[in-house]
Amino acid sequence: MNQQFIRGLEIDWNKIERDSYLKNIEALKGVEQLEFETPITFFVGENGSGKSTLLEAIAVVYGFNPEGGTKNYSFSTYDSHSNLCEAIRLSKGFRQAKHGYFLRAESFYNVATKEEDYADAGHPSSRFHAQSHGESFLALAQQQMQPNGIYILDEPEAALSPHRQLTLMLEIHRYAKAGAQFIIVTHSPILLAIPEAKIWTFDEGAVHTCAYEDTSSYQVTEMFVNHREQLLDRLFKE
Ligand SMILES: Nc1ncnc2c1ncn2[C@@H]1O[C@H](COP(=O)(O)OP(=O)(O)OP(=O)(O)O)[C@@H](O)[C@H]1O
Repeated sequence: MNQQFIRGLEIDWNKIERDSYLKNIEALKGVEQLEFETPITFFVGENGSGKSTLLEAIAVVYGFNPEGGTKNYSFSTYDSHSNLCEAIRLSKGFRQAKHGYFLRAESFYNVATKEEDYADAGHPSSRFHAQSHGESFLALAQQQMQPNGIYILDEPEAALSPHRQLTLMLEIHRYAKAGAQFIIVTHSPILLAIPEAKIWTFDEGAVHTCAYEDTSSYQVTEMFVNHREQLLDRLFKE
């Protein structure tokens, strides 16, 4: 039985205007429904294939601020989220998430600033701006994760060294085992390797599941690491 907080989604494309750019995103426009059966779901695919658009819409429909944070964050520094949230219906599970966080690499700076504004004597600031980008990003992820929470993460690897990606991978795996749910957009072959995760790729013009070894994140990295000299020879000759 599907025990996830967000068990799946449906998109009613009739609710999106005919000339919306959303209808031109090749992989996305074919999505009518998706099911999230496992505690960890990954969205992968080429730049511009629609992963963040779908992730953001899921987060907004679930009640998160489009720029990220917990459900209590309500600031807005720019209004750029798409109308996809108006067409998505989430199928929610019978369990209630005790905690949640929408983490986006691209607006982390704004969220870190807001975290200082929201701090008070009872909830002192973690002063993320006083740490390096990677240190603060991992610290935030570690502070926020709890068993029975839901975490929507957009490219959480962006600021992280390979070492810290391994740390994040272990944390995600640990909390997923303890009952948390993660939906993650990533290009990281390290994070993608988390056992038992389900991977949806936005490549080849349709959103479909794929094996770890079939992701381009894995294939390009594997080719580069194992055949670096031949690859560079070929690329620089072209
Ligand atoms: N406001 C907008 N107007 C027109 N097109 C847009 C707008 N916002 C996003 N797009 C387009 O929608 C497409 C999907 O963007 P999205 O950010 O979802 O891609 P992505 O798969 O997350 O890419 P990346 O891996 O680079 O983060 C892109 O081609 C982008 O240019």
